[in-house]
Amino acid sequence: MSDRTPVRRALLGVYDKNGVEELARGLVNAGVELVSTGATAARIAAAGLPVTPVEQVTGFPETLDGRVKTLHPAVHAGILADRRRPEHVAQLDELGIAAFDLVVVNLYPFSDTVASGASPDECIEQIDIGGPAMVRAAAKNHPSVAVVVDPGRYDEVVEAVAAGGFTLAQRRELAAEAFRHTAAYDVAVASWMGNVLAPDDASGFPEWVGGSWERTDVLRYGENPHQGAALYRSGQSGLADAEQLHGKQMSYNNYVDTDAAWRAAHDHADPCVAIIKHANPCGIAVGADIAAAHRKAHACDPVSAFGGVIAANREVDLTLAEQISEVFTEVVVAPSFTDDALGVLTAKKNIRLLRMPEAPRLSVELRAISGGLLLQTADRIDAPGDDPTSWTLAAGAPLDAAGLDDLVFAWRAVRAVKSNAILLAADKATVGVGMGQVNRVDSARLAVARAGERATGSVAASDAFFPFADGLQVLLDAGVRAVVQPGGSVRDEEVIAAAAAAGVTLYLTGTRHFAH
Ligand SMILES: NC(=O)c1ncn([C@@H]2O[C@H](COP(=O)(O)O)[C@@H](O)[C@H]2O)c1NC=O
Repeated sequence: MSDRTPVRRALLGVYDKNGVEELARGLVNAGVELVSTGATAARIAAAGLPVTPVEQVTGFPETLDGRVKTLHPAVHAGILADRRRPEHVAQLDELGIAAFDLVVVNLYPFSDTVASGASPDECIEQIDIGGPAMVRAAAKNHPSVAVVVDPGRYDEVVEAVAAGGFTLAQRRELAAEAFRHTAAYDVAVASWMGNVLAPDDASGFPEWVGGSWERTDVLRYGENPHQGAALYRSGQSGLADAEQLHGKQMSYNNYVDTDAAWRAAHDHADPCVAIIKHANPCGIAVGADIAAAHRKAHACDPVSAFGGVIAANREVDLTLAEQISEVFTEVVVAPSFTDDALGVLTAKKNIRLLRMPEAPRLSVELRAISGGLLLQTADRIDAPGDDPTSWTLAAGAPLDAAGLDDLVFAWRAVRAVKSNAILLAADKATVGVGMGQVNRVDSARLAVARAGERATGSVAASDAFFPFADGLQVLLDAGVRAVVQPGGSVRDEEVIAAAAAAGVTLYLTGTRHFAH
């Protein structure tokens, strides 16, 4: 037996009026009686279609500048009567209220109004009250009523009505979508109230954080094959919105590494390439052009670059595409690709190509911990201590312009490395990276070992202060010519003395860039 419920009477009240005439025409052609709010009704009537204004149903004029239109028992009892219960049907009869079988509503554009920089009063006026009330009522009563909040579904609606109504499964799906819609709407309103209208204290962090993420993909697996995983997008522009131009589906680890690569490549203004494995760089470099940057980045650690993720902060051209095609690469993310570059790269079946025109602009970072969530302002590379003119020369002679450029590159690159991070660079390219060790001496040893002969004459950056002189001593013994580090250790004097004794330039930034 079919569980379709016929649609005889529909209530339409939409802010976004795109497609509403076509919807109304389809419904009228299927014999559906339409009831509608002010401007929606005017639009339908102007298309020459029969429509009953909601005022005629409520017996009450739209009032208070539209703040009260549909908030009336004749509307809400018509939506909320459970037609499976004879007593509900009888009560509607007694009251002379006709039931609705279909409710089509979309809400005032609150978030767009906030984003436009409108005044608090204008934003408040765009908090829809009657719309969510109808949507929630219809979604609750989905055994009897179908609710539609997405104009993209209008064709489906006309089809379902012509087929004899919506199935229970369809009404359940529409109800779930409707509650997601009002929940996300309320999160936006509550967040704005907490953050903008009534910030609770001087901490800058809201007392409550609500989230709204939409699933855009179910991934093959998570970090490991026995883990399930899916991708959700927040609605704010970022890597989750990148356009995949080619290749297999992105994996969980691909997303993590690509996010790290994308950020690392955008920490430099000149053409830059970052090659990432396990969220750590195996090479970052800037060059005269993007292909040159890649050659230098790849040369840092060609062994580790195998199977890496590559981010470029400029368009991928033919030369770069040819270079990349020689190395097994999981993902390439870039603002764009030339046609001939795409021709070369798409010849590789498995390489994933992502187009991401925008640079990262994260302002807050969230991290889940068991039972909670940590929020912090994003670590940017624009702190006062990131400006080399603010650095303190603590030991040795000031660097010449080229040497200082290298040291600034190393400082900007080291924040892409998981702590404890030591990074050696020459000619604005990493030559040795020591990452993720639980003491700074081992990170220094790793960076020096990876650099090999290239350590001599290179410059070094440390993401945080040297707690003892031992880590720095590893770099001095390897022949680095300059070091930049935050400073701030209780043993700074010991550390500075070691650099001075070796005749090596040491700058202090006063800013730290831990990455865990
Ligand atoms: N006040 C009410 O009773 C009310 N009922 C419906 N609305 C909204 O008014 C809009 C439709 O109105 P119109 O057809 O006049 O453009 C829809 O976005 C709907 O969600 C209302 N507006 C705000 O709360």
